[in-house]
Amino acid sequence: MGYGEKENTRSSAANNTMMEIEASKPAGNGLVPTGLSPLSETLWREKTDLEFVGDVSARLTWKDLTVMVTLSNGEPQNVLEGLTGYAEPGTFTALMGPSGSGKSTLLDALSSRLAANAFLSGAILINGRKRKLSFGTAAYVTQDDNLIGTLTVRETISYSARLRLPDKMPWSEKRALIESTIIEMGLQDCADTVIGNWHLRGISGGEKRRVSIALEILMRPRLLFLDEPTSGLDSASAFFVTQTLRGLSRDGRTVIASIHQPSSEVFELFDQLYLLSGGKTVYFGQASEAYEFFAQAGFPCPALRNPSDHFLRCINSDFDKVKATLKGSMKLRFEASDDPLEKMTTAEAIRTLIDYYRTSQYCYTAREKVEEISKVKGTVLDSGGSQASFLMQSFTLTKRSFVNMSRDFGYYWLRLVIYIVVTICIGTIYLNVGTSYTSILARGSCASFVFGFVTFMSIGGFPSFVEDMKVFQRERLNGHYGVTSFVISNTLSAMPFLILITFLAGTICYFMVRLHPGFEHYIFFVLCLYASVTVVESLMMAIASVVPNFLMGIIIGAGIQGIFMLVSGYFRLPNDIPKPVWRYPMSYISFHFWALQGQYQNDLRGLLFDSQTPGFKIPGEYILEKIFQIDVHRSKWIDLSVIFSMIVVYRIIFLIMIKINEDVTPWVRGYVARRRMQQKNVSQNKTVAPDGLTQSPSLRAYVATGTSKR
Ligand SMILES: Nc1ncnc2c1ncn2[C@@H]1O[C@H](COP(=O)(O)OP(=O)(O)OP(=O)(O)O)[C@@H](O)[C@H]1O
Repeated sequence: MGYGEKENTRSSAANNTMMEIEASKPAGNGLVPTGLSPLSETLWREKTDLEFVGDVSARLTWKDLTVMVTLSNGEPQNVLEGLTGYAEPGTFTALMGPSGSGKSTLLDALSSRLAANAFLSGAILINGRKRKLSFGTAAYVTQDDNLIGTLTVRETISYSARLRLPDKMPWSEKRALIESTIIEMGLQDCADTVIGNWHLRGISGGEKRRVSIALEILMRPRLLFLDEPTSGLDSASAFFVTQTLRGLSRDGRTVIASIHQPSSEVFELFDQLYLLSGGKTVYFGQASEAYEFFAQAGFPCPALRNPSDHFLRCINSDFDKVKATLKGSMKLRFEASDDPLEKMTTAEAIRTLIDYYRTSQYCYTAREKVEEISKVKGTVLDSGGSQASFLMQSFTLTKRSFVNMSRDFGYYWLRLVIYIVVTICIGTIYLNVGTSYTSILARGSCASFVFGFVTFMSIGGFPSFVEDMKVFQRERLNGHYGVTSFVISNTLSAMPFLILITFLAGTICYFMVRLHPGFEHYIFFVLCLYASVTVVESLMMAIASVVPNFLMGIIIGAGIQGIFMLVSGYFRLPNDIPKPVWRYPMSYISFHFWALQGQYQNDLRGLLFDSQTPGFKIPGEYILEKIFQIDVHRSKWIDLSVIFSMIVVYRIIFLIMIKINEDVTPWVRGYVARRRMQQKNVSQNKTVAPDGLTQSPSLRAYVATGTSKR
């Protein structure tokens, strides 16, 4: 399998874009990590499959870019309209605009992450070429900092380095790269502090942002997208982050970030400014010239006002609503002011600015520059995702997950305590259950409680697992590793904890209740408990892949287990369970059913119980067959192996669900959305192309006659 064909992420979005990745040759510009030995540098270049003969910089252009989304009622809506711009290596481009103006959508479009219901038209070129962008080629820092709370900053970056850097690169060199990244992001002071989670005080919000950025710049991506990297930071942290991004761009990278309400110091750090309002370009050009542009358009920035505040004030139509609300009380002030914005609505100001920009020298220059850059063609770049082997990825993920589980009190330790407490309670209630006539029912209910409720408690790990899934999704989208490595690592890392919990709890219960004596019976009981708890974990994992919300996940998981318990053969005897649906197939799908079948045999077979007739003993086999309606011809070990195979099945379901979510669902949703839009447009006598965009009238006949041809 070639480097580019690795199990790299392809998100929903990739299906909708026409993007191509590409790089031109020539001149090293900081994309190869600095400080590597000649061997490592050669390895790096070999593994990345790039021709580092020279320039590997990314020149990004977008021309007449339009993004249309279909809303839930089937209505199409333009989110971006005819945007044209470019981003060059060595520059830092800031996207600014009011909330909802389309900044994130533009970043998503450029990085091939558009939602499935979004359709893109126009041309996005990297180094003059079109091709589908696979994740990992460009790094994307999202708004949320999904990090593992129990790891320190240094550990977080180290694990990420091991997950992605080539196996053959010596550790000393990986460490040098990690340390240089820590220094680059100014994280030295908090390098050994934990990130922090709900019960662990960790680094600040600004530091978390910097860690998220550090993780993406570790591989020295040629293109770096950031969605609001400074949101929620104080002015000093925002300045630091922006300064760092500017520094990164100076290494030859192309950096594009959306920024909300920057301070004047931060604004001065931008090279290029892309101002958006309602999905349209208000201004694109050098940030330093925006002041002049607004003045020329008739909206000069008043003295003593922060220019970026002024620009956003001019293009935020929400001010119209604010003005309308305040109209009565603020009337005098509005009338007395010389500010043009007080004499017209913001909607009018936006229209004026957009029209002015379209006919201005700025727009003309931008279009000329886009044409010029687009003409320079380079070689096609492969994905820049992980360069580590599958084994290295699986090993590193297992280790990282194990460390996290061992440090997070809420993951397994809390459950261990609860399990011990609950099993001591069970042991006390069924203490030395014996072989009296009433113990028959007691043994049955004890097994039912252990395999019903005690395994049910495993659901408590779901919130921690949802957090893991968030980290997984972020890393997966950036091409850090594949789904299979994640599933293997999660299974292996959880194993020691589950063994510890179930063996401790099982041992307490077994010896206090004094279930069937004998080592084989003891081992079966704890193995059955282990298998059942692991099935619940695997089931919850499969649920998390479909329902990422932890409250919904817990409710669904609890509901499924409740149904499983009902058909386990305890609450209704197996032969009495209604045959269609509940007996076949539900009881056979329920792991509780197999656990009880196995444990009843394990506990009762070979024992003699008192009867109500003095001197007459009831053999365990009779009870199994006649009272509990157990199939005594099937070995209890077969029951156990069915539970173990359920673990494998649920893990495979998890893997398939993720693959479906990534590959099939977006395609289906996109297809359905396109169909709905086509139907809507046909009914309105308009024609829509397969990419969802209205085409020229000459094509109307095609759709009207039912053909899908463009
Ligand atoms: N997939 C989608 N489906 C429906 N509407 C969408 C979709 N993507 C974006 N939009 C809409 O497009 C508009 C622009 O959204 P976007 O998130 O790009 O804005 P933004 O400028 O990044 O906002 P903010 O600064 O608040 O994050 C919003 O009104 C949003 O609701």
